[in-house]
Amino acid sequence: MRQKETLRYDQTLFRDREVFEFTFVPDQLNHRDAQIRELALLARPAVRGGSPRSAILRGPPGTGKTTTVHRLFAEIEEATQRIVPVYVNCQQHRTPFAVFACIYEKLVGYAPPSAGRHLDDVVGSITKRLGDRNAALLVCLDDANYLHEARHLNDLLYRLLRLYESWDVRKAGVFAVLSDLSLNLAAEVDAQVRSVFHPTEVFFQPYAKPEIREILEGRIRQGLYPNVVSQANTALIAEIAAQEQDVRVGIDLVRTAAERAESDGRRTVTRQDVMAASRSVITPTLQKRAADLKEGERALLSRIAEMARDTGADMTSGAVYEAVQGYAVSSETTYRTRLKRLEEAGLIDLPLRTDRGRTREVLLRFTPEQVLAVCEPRGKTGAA
Ligand SMILES: Nc1ncnc2c1ncn2[C@@H]1O[C@H](COP(=O)(O)OP(=O)(O)OP(=O)(O)O)[C@@H](O)[C@H]1O
Repeated sequence: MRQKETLRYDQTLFRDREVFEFTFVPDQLNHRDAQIRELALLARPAVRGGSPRSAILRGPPGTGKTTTVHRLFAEIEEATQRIVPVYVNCQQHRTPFAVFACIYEKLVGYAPPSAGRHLDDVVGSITKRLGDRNAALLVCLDDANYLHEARHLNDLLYRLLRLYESWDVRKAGVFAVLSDLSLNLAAEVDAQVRSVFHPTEVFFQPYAKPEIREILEGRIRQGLYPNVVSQANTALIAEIAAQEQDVRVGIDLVRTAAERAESDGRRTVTRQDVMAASRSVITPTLQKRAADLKEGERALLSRIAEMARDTGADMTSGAVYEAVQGYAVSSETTYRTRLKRLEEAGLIDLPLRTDRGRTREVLLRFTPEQVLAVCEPRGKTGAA
């Protein structure tokens, strides 16, 4: 037994890789109690023979919307037969037929034959089974904006929410998940749908840094062997993810950094693993951050990227200053201000080098090539 454990540990840093898959639903879903409670209250009338109410779950990416629904649906399935919860990923299922096929599959156990099958037949089979079971339907439309963009949302909601009118079954409820903060679904649908679609808005705020750290610690405990990621590196990952306002970024970073250490045959994740992972994981963010920079700041960033690309070595802030003097900055004060600004924008890291007094290193959070691609060097135009 002992030998087997040692062998496993030698082969991999991962105790359980699934813990890093996005379909993984943690037992401990911390910080989302209020949302789960609110959604459970909306579903509850169906347990007593009424109709589940609808909701719009809204929040930026990586705020736990999907996971919260999965957790609630698992609890509903355990607790009652009177609600049939069905999760549908609308990025994959963008038509009413595709969505109803998911519902059919959940109820029947296999997908409906698509060839030659009319949507009304599928809906008919679904309502018959719901009627036989005397159960209500609760459908989660994750990423519902895809249905909206494909102009199918209205038709789908109409069929789902007015099921009860043409068939002798209880009503259905819809939980529509949206990461688009501005899309007003309730206003986009036709009057016929609006009269039956009164969703409660349930908000998911981005996690704060301590919350992200706690979630990451839980994930690391479950997915990796002990001591693979130090507390300091967990804190660094939490910090990067908090800047992204997306816990998923943190989870991806842990996995990517551990895979990097593993492929090098090491047993622990280093700070360099984290930084390398951070460079490979995030790019749309880089674009957005670079776009927000002022001209002079972008010129400095671009020069730092050129140096990193050309030297490939660690750079101190003093060495960078020497290289940019009179080029991207006119004075040391301007240089320090811009460097700080690049750090605040999450583009560089300025760790203190303990072996060299108060010297700071300048580390890019992205690859030099990525940075140069979005910065386009502008010569001396950035000089102060
Ligand atoms: N409170 C939490 N506890 C543990 N893990 C969490 C928590 N919240 C989110 N996660 C994890 O973070 C990742 C992203 O969460 P999720 O997919 O639920 O976010 P989302 O808001 O639906 O994002 P998107 O809008 O991009 O689909 C998942 O791996 C999920 O398991």
